[in-house]
Amino acid sequence: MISFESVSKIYPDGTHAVEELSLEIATGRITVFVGPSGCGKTTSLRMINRMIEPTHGVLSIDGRDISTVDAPVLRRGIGYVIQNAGLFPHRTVLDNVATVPVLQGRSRREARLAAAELLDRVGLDRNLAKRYPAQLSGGQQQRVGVARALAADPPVMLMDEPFSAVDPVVRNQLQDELIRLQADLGKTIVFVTHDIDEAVKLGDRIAVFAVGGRLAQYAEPAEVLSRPADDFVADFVGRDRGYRALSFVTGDLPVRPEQTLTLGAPVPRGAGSAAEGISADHGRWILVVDDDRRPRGWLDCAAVPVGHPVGVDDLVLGGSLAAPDGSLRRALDAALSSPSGRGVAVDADGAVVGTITAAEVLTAIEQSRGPDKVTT
Ligand SMILES: Nc1ncnc2c1ncn2[C@@H]1O[C@H](COP(=O)(O)OP(=O)(O)OP(=O)(O)O)[C@@H](O)[C@H]1O
Repeated sequence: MISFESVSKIYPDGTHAVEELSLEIATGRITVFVGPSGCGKTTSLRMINRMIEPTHGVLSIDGRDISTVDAPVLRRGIGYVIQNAGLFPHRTVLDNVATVPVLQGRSRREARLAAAELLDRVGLDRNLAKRYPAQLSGGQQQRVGVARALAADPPVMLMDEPFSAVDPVVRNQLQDELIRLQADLGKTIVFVTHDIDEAVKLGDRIAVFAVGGRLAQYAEPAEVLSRPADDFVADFVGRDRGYRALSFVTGDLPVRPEQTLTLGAPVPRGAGSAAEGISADHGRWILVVDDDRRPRGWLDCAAVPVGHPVGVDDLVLGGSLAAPDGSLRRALDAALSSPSGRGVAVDADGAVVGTITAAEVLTAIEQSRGPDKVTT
């Protein structure tokens, strides 16, 4: 556990960057520091590895006051990842990752072997190992940055806006991979971002900082969204927090059985759905599945003749064809982004269970609100 006890940082010019910060960071979890620019997130993060010394207060790791530990010794157990990766420009990808283990006394050969494995782990093609950082995309550089921080196998990882400089699609992938890595490795990760969506997605707990280095709220993401501690947090979290909070609300989705057509089969006469609550426009779409009943796409029956063998090129992919994780936000999104107006629910093997319309998800949302309802 990392513990801040009444920690303050006043810079020599008098700036109060962090004010009396007290918080405990759980081992093996992802804790996110989030807040607007200049509110002391980076300063707080860097006090954990003593890149910045506190003015007052005590910071300890597993009960040991870190001011009593030599900074280089302390840093051996703490990986550090920053925006734009901060890679050594004149070293290859592989040597960037192998640097710290070599400094720690491992042979170059051994360190390079371990580095190659780490590249796999962070989803980087080994063919890139001999390139230099400038020959990589921003997302690839960030992956190298993460691999490099993991190379010394530190129990703690500090990550300062590591994904801010990449485009939203790559950013999403990097976030997913971090969650996957964390599930595998169980590191204690402290992650700084100014993006509340990123904080909510990654954090087991999130600390919302206000200007002046004040900790405004420290709680699980669902609680920050549903019960902001004060007006500052409510404002920072934003207007559509009610919708975002749906990510954490799961409910029994009343899915309806859906008629399906197997890929390659001829389109039958009268295909489509005439079920209650489905408009004629939506009813002309039929769900096409593969031999294992996994959804492949939607077929517009009005666009193909009866008897036509359905092929992949005939299909329209809706955002609905993702495995639902049970969150009502995913279900609503699936229904809204499907050409048929129906989101597809699948089982653990990815086979179709049934479908649900946006109106039905809204009913499920209403039912799930109960006394703990999300205020907007
Ligand atoms: N070396 C320094 N000397 C004086 N003031 C500093 C120094 N470093 C940071 N500050 C100030 O301390 C405050 C907190 O900065 P910090 O970088 O910790 O914030 P942050 O929340 O990480 O911001 P950002 O999201 O913009 O990186 C800011 O007002 C900043 O200007």
